[in-house]
Amino acid sequence: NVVHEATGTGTGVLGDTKSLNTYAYNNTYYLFDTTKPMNGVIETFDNYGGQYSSLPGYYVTDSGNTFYSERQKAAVDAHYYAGEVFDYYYDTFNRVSYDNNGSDIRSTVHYGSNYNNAAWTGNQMIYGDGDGSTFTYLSGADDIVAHELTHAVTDTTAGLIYENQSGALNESFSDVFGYFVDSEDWLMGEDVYTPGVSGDALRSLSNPNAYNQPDHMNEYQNLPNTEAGDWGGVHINSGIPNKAAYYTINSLGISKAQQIYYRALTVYLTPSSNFQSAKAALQQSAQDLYGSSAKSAVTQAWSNVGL
Ligand SMILES: O=C(O)[C@H](CCc1ccccc1)CC1(C(=O)N[C@@H](Cc2c[nH]c3ccccc23)C(=O)O)CCCC1
Ligand SMILES: [Ca+2]
Ligand SMILES: [Zn+2]
Repeated sequence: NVVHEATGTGTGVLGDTKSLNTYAYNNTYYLFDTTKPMNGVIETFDNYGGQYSSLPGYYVTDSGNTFYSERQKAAVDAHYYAGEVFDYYYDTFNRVSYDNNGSDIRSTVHYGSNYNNAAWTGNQMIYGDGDGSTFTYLSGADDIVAHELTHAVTDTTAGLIYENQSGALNESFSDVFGYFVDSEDWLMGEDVYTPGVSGDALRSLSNPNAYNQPDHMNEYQNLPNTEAGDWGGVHINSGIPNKAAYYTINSLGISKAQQIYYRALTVYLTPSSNFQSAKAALQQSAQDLYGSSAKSAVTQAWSNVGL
């Protein structure tokens, strides 16, 4: 049984055709991408809503290397976009996988039952199907895939504690790198959110208020550090650093902003960093990389949001 790399094709969640890095073994093809450096593989699973197994579930395979079925759409995009995010971090920052050590990137689709969410579990990505009204298959949005994989980057670098201000920063960095990967709009999750409604999204970096997020410190929501309180509102208060990122990107441009954000995340931020120390980390990163004019752009961005 010859074992070797192959190139397949698939239909994504939005009906688009894309080529896939697959692996041929025993006369079938696996969503198993071995083309990346340092032997890190990108592998995609289906756990059938947990009916037959917990995580990760079963490899997604196809005997013809043609992943065109309805059920395969979520896996096609989870696999393809994981590869796209790997390439983004490698090409932009020379980072090899989320831990810069070539770790395998594992995704499971069809997680749960009509599950309107996605997550980085600490070991892998999981994607729900959505209920078809609030969401469709969540792996169909490259900004969501980038958001989840950036949680893994954050966990292996700054380690921002997932509660209160450090948690809102954790959230914001995932949204901001989601923007850097999907920079055609300022929206998060728009490709899979409310499939029956066009133009809306889960969040907006340019206008957090549009989706009930604060965009200024005077709107900071003091919520309980409980699951019901979204751990102190990490998905709510992220609107404030998200808006600061919007201002920073508008004044410096994406190519400088992404290097400043990456340097802050990997060099200066720590698990307990709060908004004030994030401003300082970004100011310092801007100064280090591009000098005082870049630093003052960061200063202005954060003062616009009340910091
Ligand atoms: O990665 C994250 O921060 C979110 C992870 C949520 C989660 C946490 C712990 C266990 C399971 C799931 C998932 C995403 C998120 O922002 N979820 C928000 C918004 C949301 C999505 N689906 C929902 C359903 C109900 C309520 C809120 C939501 C949340 O969980 O708050 C990120 C991009 C898209 C989905
Ligand atoms: Ca987007
Ligand atoms: Zn998140």
